[in-house]
Order: sequence, then C-alpha cells, then structure tokens
Amino acid sequence: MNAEALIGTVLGTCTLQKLVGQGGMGAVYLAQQSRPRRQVAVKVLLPMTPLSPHQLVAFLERFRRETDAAASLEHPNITPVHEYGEQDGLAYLVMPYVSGGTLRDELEREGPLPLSEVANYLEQVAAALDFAHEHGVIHRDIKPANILKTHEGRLLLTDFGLVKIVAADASPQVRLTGAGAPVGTPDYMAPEQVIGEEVDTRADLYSLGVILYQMVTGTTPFQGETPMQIAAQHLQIPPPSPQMLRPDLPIAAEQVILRALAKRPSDRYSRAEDLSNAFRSALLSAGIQVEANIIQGTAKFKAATGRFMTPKSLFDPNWQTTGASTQSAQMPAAHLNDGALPGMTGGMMLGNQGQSRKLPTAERGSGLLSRSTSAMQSVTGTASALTGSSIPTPGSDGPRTVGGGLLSRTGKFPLVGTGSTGQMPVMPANSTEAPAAPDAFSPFSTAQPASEVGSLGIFNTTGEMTAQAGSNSAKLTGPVKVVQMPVPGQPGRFMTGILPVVPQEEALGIGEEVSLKPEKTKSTKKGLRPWAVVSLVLVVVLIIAASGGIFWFVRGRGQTPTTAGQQQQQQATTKPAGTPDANARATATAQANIILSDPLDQNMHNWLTSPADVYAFKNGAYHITDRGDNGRATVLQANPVDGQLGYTLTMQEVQGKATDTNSFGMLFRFSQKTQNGKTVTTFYSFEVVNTKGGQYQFWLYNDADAKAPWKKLWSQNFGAEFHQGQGDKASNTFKVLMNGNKFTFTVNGKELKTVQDDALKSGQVGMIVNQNGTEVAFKNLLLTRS
Ligand SMILES: Nc1ncnc2c1ncn2[C@@H]1O[C@H](COP(=O)(O)OP(=O)(O)OP(=O)(O)O)[C@@H](O)[C@H]1O
Repeated sequence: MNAEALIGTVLGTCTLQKLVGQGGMGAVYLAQQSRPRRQVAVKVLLPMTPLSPHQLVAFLERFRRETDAAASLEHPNITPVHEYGEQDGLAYLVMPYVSGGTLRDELEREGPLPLSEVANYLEQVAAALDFAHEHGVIHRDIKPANILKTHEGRLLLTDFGLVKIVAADASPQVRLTGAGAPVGTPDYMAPEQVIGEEVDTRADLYSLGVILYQMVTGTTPFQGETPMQIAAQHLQIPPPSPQMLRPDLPIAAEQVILRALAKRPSDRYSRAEDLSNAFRSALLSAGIQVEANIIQGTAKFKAATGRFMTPKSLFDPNWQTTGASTQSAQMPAAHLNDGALPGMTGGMMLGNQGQSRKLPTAERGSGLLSRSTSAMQSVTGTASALTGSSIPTPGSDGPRTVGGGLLSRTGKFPLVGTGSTGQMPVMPANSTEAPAAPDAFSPFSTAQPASEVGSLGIFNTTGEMTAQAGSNSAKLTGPVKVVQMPVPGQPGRFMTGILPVVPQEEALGIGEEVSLKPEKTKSTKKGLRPWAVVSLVLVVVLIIAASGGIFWFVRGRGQTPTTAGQQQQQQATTKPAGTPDANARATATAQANIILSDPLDQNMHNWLTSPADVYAFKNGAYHITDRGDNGRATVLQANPVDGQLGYTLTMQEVQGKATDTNSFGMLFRFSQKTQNGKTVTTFYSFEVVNTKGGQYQFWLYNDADAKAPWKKLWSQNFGAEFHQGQGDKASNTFKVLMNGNKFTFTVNGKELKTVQDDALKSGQVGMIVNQNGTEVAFKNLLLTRS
C-alpha cells in the first residue's frame, strides 16, 4: 500500500492529514478528529502478506480481539487507544498524537544515557509492562521505536499486541526477511521469539533488557548485517559485557542487565519491576545518585492519575452514546506528564583514546559495527584511527620513518591492517534462513548436568533448517551444530542450542586436516624481526566458545548472586560435592572470573582477515601466516582491561622453518599514545623461538626510543613442557598472568617464571607471527581475572 496515497482519507471520525512515519506493521498519520475535535495519531495496520478474503476475515477478527485487550489498558505509561475500527479492509487505531518523538530517536541522538536517567526510563517502561502483563496482555515487540516520549519526558509504551495481529500469518522467517520492512526487529527479540516458540511475558522482559542494555551502552548487544545474523546471536551468544562498554557501570548493575538477557526465560526476572528495582539498587549501592523524585516518578503518576481515557471500540454498542464521556476522559499528550522528570543531560561518550583522530574511510568497517549507535562508532573510529594514523595497512606502504609507527628489532616495519571487515560469526551474510531448533532439542528445555551430556561440546548434525510458516515450530533444513552450553549464573546447568554451520567456513576448508609436517631444516640466519600491530576497537563480546571439545562460557565478573531470587536459584541447584552437578558447578566457578573467551574458530571479535593469505579463520582456528618476512601481528579489538589479568592462548605452528627467527607468541599491554606529535607504540611480547632447543622470550617494545625500541626482559630455554615442532602434538597453551608489574609465564600448565617490569601498565592483547612462511594456528583465547 502506498501510505502517502491515504492522506485525505477519512477513517471513522478522523481525516488523515500527514504521514508521520511508517514501520513494518503499518503507517502512522497525523489526523484531525471531528468528534471530539482534536489532533490525533492514526495508525493504519498493514498485514505482512497479501491476504485472501478468508485471511482478511481472520486478520480483522484478530485485530478486534487484540486491540480490544490492548485498548483496555489504562496506565500512565501506556499510550491510550482512543478508538479503533476498520473501513474498506483497513484496520486502524486512533491514539493521542505524542510529539516528543520516540526513545529510539533519543538513543540515536544521545547514545548512552546518564545512569539515573536510565533507571528512570526503565522504571516507567517496567511499570507499563507489569501492568499489561497483569491484565493478560503481552506486547511481543518491545523496542525503543515503540516507546513514545512526551515533551515533558514521560514514556508511553505503544503498539501492544500489534505484532500478533499483523504477523500472525507469517513465520519468523517471513517476519524478519519478508517483503516490506521486517516486523519485529530481531535487535530486541527474545531467543524464544527468534525460533518462533510460543512466548510469554518473559519475552517482553528480555526485550526490556535489550533496551536497558542499549540505554546503558548506546548499542544493542548483538550486531549483524542481516536480521538472521542478529537473531542467531540472541539464540546463541551471551551479550558483550555492558560494563566493558560503559566503564562507570557498577558490576552489580551489569549483573542485572545480563540476567535480564538470560537466554532461558526461567533465568530472567519474572516481573519488570524486579528488574527495575534490582537495577536501581545496584546503582544506589555503588553510590550513584538516582534522584528520589525520578525514581518515584511513575508511582507519582500512578497516584495522581485516575482514568486517562475510556478506550471504546467501534464495535462497542455503547460507542455512539459515550462520546462525551470518552472525550472528557481523553487526555492530550501534553497532559500526560506531571513534570516530575528532569531534562535530558546528554549522552555519554565512551572511549577516551584518540578521539580526535579520524578513521580513514577505506578502513572503516561496515559489518559488525555498521548498525552501531554513536558511542560504538565513536570508539570504532577512534581505535581504527590509531592504526590509520600510525601503522601501515595491508597493501599500503605505511610509515617508513622511525617514530611514526612500529619498528621491528631489525628495523623493518610490519604489515598491518584493521580488523574491520565486520564478518559475522554465526550466519552467512546472505542467509535468509531462520535459526531453528529440531523438536528434540528445544533450546530452552534442557538443564542437564555436564555428566549427562558427556563432555561439553559440539554435536554435529545435519538436516534441514527452515522456519515453518504459520507454525510455532521449526524444522532443520540445513547443517547445524547442536551445542550444549552452560547457563550463565546457573552453575551446573546447561542448555541445548542450535548453531548453523557457516558455509564460509566450509569454503575455507572446515574439516580438512591441517598438514603439520615437522620441519627439519635448521637455519642460523639472523633474521628479520618485523612486527605488526593493529588497531584497538571497542567490541568486547562475551561469547560462548566451542573448540577442541571444550566449551568456555563467559559471564560478568563476580558471580555472587545479586538478588534473593538468584541466591535461591543457586541453592535450589545445590547438590552434594562429587555429584555431576557439583563438578559442573566447580568448573563453572573456576570459570566465573572469565572476562572474555574467544575460541577463535569463528570471527567473533572482528579479527583482521585481510589479506586473506595472511589472516584467516580455518580449520577451527585463527591462522596468521607471515609473508615476505614482514612479521604479522594483530590485537584484540577490545578495551584494555585494568587490574590483574590472565591471558591464555593456544598456539600451534602449522608450517615454518626451524630457524631462530621462527617465532610466534602473544602481545599484551599494547597501546599507542601521542607524545610531542608522534605516535608512540608500546607493548610486551611473550614468544617462542620454535626450534629444537629453542627459547621462550619476554620483550618490551617502546618506539619512543627510536634507536633501541626492543628490550629483552627475560629468556629461557624450553623444558620438557614445551611441545616443539609442528602438528597436533606441537600445540602449546601459554598463559601470562599480569599483576601490576609482575608477569608470570606458564606453558602447558607449568609455571616457568615471574618477571618484574614497570614500563607498561595496561593495554590490549594480541598475537604475532614472525618469519616468512611461518603459519601459526591460534585457538582458545581467554582473558581471566586470575
Ligand atoms: N501516537 C503517536 N504520536 C506521534 N507519533 C507517533 C505515534 N505513534 C507512532 N508515531 C511515529 O510514527 C512512527 C512510525 O510508527 P510505527 O509504529 O508505524 O513504526 P515503527 O514503530 O517505527 O516500526 P514497527 O512498525 O516495525 O514497529 C514512529 O517511529 C513514531 O515516530
């Protein structure tokens, strides 16, 4: 339907005057109502798909039923429905015209909001939701675009039940990818909605959790190029730590957000008020001022207001005689606010490094972060700008002068680039298939102890994967992995999920055996030691990671239950030590301090993938191959982690000559600063020279000293703990525990040495490979608190 064409149309008592906006479910018009005379907003609903006469009847029946329920909701934070009706097959609703825009507009404009404001908004929307739920109405499409804002700052939840009316005939797949704008943006969709399961109030609470996440961080938790990519992440991947994106967010508040975003509905808050109260308490206990009048705003509204309006149906036999009472009870938008809310104070920008630098256009990623809001873009631009300003990019000449960039120990500059290709980990970019679950593996029905699923791992299966139109179930019509993963905050409990197999991986050779032939040649040539370092970009993603049969899972730091409910839940799952649950719980506890886990089997963290013959995900690992003795390196695109940090990484040389320049290892405390107009790059590296009788080496790099940027801090010959050479048996897991100025090095579980150095206090982690032709497979990157 051409929405503009309806201008001038008279629907009931309203003449459509101007198109205000159009979404996936309909168009909104500014309209003049004749009885009572006033300006209103009229929403004309549009079914997702063309309807047969029979479907039209069902659609209108749904419309009456759902709108009747929604219109009966009278709450200060719910947009009233003045009237609704149907005419010439068009179903429409009449609402107050609210001129303050939507929360989406505000978030786009402001980015992250002040925390006290977040608490205030959360409380208002929570009050509306609980009220609706208590009256048996589920919203199903909670998102900032459906939260109107009055000029005085009052939030009004709108569009109750519309998704059910408009998209009932459409499968989740059609809803997300069908003709026209998608209905039910996946950004805010609960996992159970993603796969088309029947939803209850807890789906709304999840969506509220996503809004909370966005108000706090400026971005929704999951980004992707297609709706399916985002949907799949809701299903599978824990949200990135909000605290990493918003450093002033108290950990307890992060815990609240993460609980709201639990994949399994039973792990979420059961009432929105519990969520808003927990969030407010977390702020207050961290000393963050949440003004009483703000917090009490909704209660004040509640007390001060009676019936806002009397929603009447055109099908209501009393309609014609109740116009006067309806009119008197209707409240124009401007009256919907009692002025209790303060004005906006503006957004908070994240990321403080290099904000003034500009990211070269060619390096700006368009994938993972392309949907980001301002805060994210700010950080992305900032981080990549560092590279753009000081480090050469692949295929470019790059800086060639001392002080302008990174200098190898042999005087050569490395080839570097940014990891801004934006590849998505879960679904192919052009996928239109819905993530789906086989009947036997409902993603939310399983709570098995580890022993019952054997080792945690991936169960490959094949089949068909598609969503079934008009049904709540889905069938597999493509290859998927059925995965078991621990439930955050629920030690010993696991859920089953579906992870589509990524065709791109197949193209890259998934399942192929890595040829790991021991290299016998030994060269004594003193070689080049070039280095490379990439940008730092803010994307810390807490991921469920699967590799080598081990599942890592990531949670916010500190797993202390933050609410009585959580404590009870934990107590409820407590079993005597030695039981499978206890063992699983012990494992979970050990992992509780995980800050970030990346199995490096897929590009979850926007790692560099260009040039493809240098940086590539294949065979379940991230491969870096040095070409032309340039040395290659990359750093994790994440905020530096302050305080004690354990960095663990598994490395396996795939090919390379056994010379003393054949080295690879870990970078840490990498940073760049501008000093006297020059960019100074600093970092530590812990490397191995992978030769027979080779060495571990610990280096400090600081190119402020142009003549001697490299300083060796420690070296030690391999012991029996090191698996020298190449191949499956030459896989080594290194750990560096950074505690202030102390660095403790552990290889394959054997602690080697603690070395002290005061030079660098913080920075990024990464990995490096040196020597032409050396290819190293990196796996299982893990950042922990200890
Ligand atoms: N009662 C209202 N008063 C004033 N403007 C409104 C009102 N309701 C909606 N709008 C405006 O109309 C725009 C379109 O709303 P609509 O609900 O059709 O789409 P949406 O919410 O953006 O997307 P979707 O349909 O997918 O939910 C909104 O973004 C909002 O700016």
